[in-house]
Amino acid sequence: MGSANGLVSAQGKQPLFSFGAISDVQYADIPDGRSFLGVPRYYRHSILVLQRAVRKWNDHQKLKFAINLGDLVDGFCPKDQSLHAVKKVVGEFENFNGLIYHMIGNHCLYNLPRTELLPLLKIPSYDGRAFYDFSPSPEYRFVVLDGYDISAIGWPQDHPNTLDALKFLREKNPNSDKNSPVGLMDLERRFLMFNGAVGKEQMEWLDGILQDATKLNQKVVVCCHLPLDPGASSKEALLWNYDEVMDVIHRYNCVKVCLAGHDHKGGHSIDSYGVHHRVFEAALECPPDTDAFGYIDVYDDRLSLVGTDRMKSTDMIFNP
Ligand SMILES: Nc1ccn([C@@H]2O[C@H](COP(=O)(O)O)[C@@H](O)[C@H]2O)c(=O)n1
Ligand SMILES: O=P(O)(O)OC[C@H](O)CO
Repeated sequence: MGSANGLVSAQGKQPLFSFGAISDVQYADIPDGRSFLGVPRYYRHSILVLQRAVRKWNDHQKLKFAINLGDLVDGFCPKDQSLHAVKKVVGEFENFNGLIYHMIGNHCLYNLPRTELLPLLKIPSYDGRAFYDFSPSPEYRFVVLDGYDISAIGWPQDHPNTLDALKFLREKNPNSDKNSPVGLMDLERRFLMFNGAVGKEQMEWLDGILQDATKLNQKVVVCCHLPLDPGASSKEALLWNYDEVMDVIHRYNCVKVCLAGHDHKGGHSIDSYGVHHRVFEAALECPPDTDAFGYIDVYDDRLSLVGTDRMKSTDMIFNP
């Protein structure tokens, strides 16, 4: 486990670096509600969770950056308030004394098109795509995937990615409400409109990054709003082609941890190749005066998540 200030681990080693983490703030200036399954959602309180996270990250003083696993505003935000709400949440993140890396979630895309969203989130983009990588230290590479690359939400209606996604959903989900998993069996329950897929070009890009990281002897952390392992997530929350992405990842030995959001209850698994999957507990579902955020101490042999309150601390020790 990391120490209270993240400086020295139980093994007496200093982390290479540390970073803050939060997911699914899903802020909206609307009364509390519930998910489809009846789980309470606190749309106004979630921004207070974010404010407390930023305060704690700043107090820590040694965090190199912070990462937002997506869904910074909620789909129920009245559409005439979307821009204001996104700017308000981005503004709270920007009170952090360091770099923030955002990724997009389905709820962000319910509010704003990619053309407006990506510049606000400072996501480096070509052609509206929202995948990128960065290297906070020579030993590590972070890969941020765009899980809504092929998606029925967020692209213009006549965009080839929208058309591909709608065709895919017609083939995989016979329900008239494409967000309904009724009748879908087992892992097929992920074929829902609120999910998406990594497209061919992004897959090739990922392969190239992992080749390069292997050459440079870098360990890789893959981040995606949508979870990539059924052991860590509800079936309904998985990336449509999580299996294809994991096939690419498993061809290399450099990916040690995959981080995700979307499945609000959170989860942790270690897959059959020893890759850790940590899905973060949602800020949105924190009852008043409770929290869900954390920071991660990064070592050469592990990532140690030091969670606050509902975000469980997790030691992710790598396979040799
Ligand atoms: N088991 C489920 C989960 C969701 N839906 C549909 O998705 C919509 C969004 O779900 P939330 O959890 O964000 O409320 C919901 O309105 C349902 O249409 C579902 O059918 N079955
Ligand atoms: O964040 P939402 O509203 O898209 O909910 C996602 C579900 O929790 C996935 O099971």
